[in-house]
Amino acid sequence: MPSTKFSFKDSYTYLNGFQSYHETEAIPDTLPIGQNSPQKPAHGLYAEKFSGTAFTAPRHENQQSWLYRILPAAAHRSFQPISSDIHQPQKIHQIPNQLRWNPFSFDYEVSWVESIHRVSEAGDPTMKSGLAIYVYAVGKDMPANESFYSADGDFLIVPQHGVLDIQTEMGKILVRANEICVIPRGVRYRVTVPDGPARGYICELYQGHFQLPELGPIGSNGLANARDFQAPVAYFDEDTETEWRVISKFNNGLFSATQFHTPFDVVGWHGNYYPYKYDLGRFNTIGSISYDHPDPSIFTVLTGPSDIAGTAIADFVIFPPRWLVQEDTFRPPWYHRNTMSEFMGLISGDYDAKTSGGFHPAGASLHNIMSAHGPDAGAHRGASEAELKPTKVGEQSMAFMFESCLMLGVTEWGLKTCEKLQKEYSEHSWEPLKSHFKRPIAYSNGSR
Ligand SMILES: O=C(O)Cc1cc(O)ccc1O
Ligand SMILES: [Fe+2]
Repeated sequence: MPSTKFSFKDSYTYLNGFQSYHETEAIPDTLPIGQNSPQKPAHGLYAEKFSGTAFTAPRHENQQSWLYRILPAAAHRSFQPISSDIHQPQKIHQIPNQLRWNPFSFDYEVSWVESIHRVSEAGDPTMKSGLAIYVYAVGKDMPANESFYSADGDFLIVPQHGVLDIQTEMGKILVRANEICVIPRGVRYRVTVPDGPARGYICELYQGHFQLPELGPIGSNGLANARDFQAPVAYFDEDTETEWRVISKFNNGLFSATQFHTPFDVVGWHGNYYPYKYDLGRFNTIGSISYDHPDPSIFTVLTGPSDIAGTAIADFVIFPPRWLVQEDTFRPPWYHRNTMSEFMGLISGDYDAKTSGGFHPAGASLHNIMSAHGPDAGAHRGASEAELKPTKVGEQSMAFMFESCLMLGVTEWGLKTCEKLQKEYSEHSWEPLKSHFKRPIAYSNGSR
């Protein structure tokens, strides 16, 4: 069971801060002083600019880093398309039904790249618009000399089981269940699974980058605090002989290029475009201490904004362990219909809106635009009759939601191939709800 409270350190070293400007060098005096591109960078390195936003993006949105490396990323042969059963265009189905999936299976046979199955999508990576949602189930380390990057978007990785040891160009990150990590567009990395099979979810943001949500009247601290986001320190290998493969995810297809040096040769870097991790156990959960159930936006960890203020392409929202104290209140989520789409997953434990079974760790649900949903009959019964004393919910559990303003389509894999879609989710959840309506006498049939 993952720890849902504060957390532990792992053996790697990190730099703390969200969107901070970091500097890190694995050998002293690697980074140039007072300039970015000297005629001869230190130690015989090459300088390389790595842009995560347009050069001309406004200063407060601009994201880039400078990498000082043994050989530039450009030193590779041409990319050739490679065929993949899963990384290819898929028919996308837009469905108004409430959908729910049984836990996705482990797969002991595949490494990272072939472990990533697209379940849901809206938009188009060629237009840098929208997002995709994947589940991964990985059983093996990536081959020794293989690296991967996505040109399509930023990967927000939400492990549900196991450990991912991720060597990136900018350093090493270890990420476990109940932690998340973001690998921005373009960062090359290699994933190994030191603790055996791993499984989880990914939201790929085709447009923009994840940000911390505004805090408004909450004030200057709370929810996910900036200092708890951790970027890797520079780490490099020296290898200018071995044959390496760089796999590119480009418009949801795969391409492979050969090069004769490691991609992990960055001796130092500085900037604000880098991969990072965050431990969900550090989330400062805020809620109602009087009455009523607040909107789940109060649990937003990261938001990937659209061009419309307050409206996300992807919000990443969690439902951590918390105290419920509201008086005269139906405490679970209300019944609702939403102009946003809600894709949910469960990392561990259970979820207070679903007590009749069916929403399990490693499973998922999708309530699309205006698809009506809410507590199932069991949860409704329990919550309407419960004594309203202070109660801790979600002890040892962690549910999450990717919430999007876009209509989320479901892939053939999600609908059929994975064989996890539940047949009677809606019938089981909401058909058993009974009417409790009692017509007041003054309004009895015939009198009005
Ligand atoms: O549908 C869900 O379970 C997610 C959700 C949770 C909540 O507390 C309020 C609204 C909402 O959509
Ligand atoms: Fe909802």
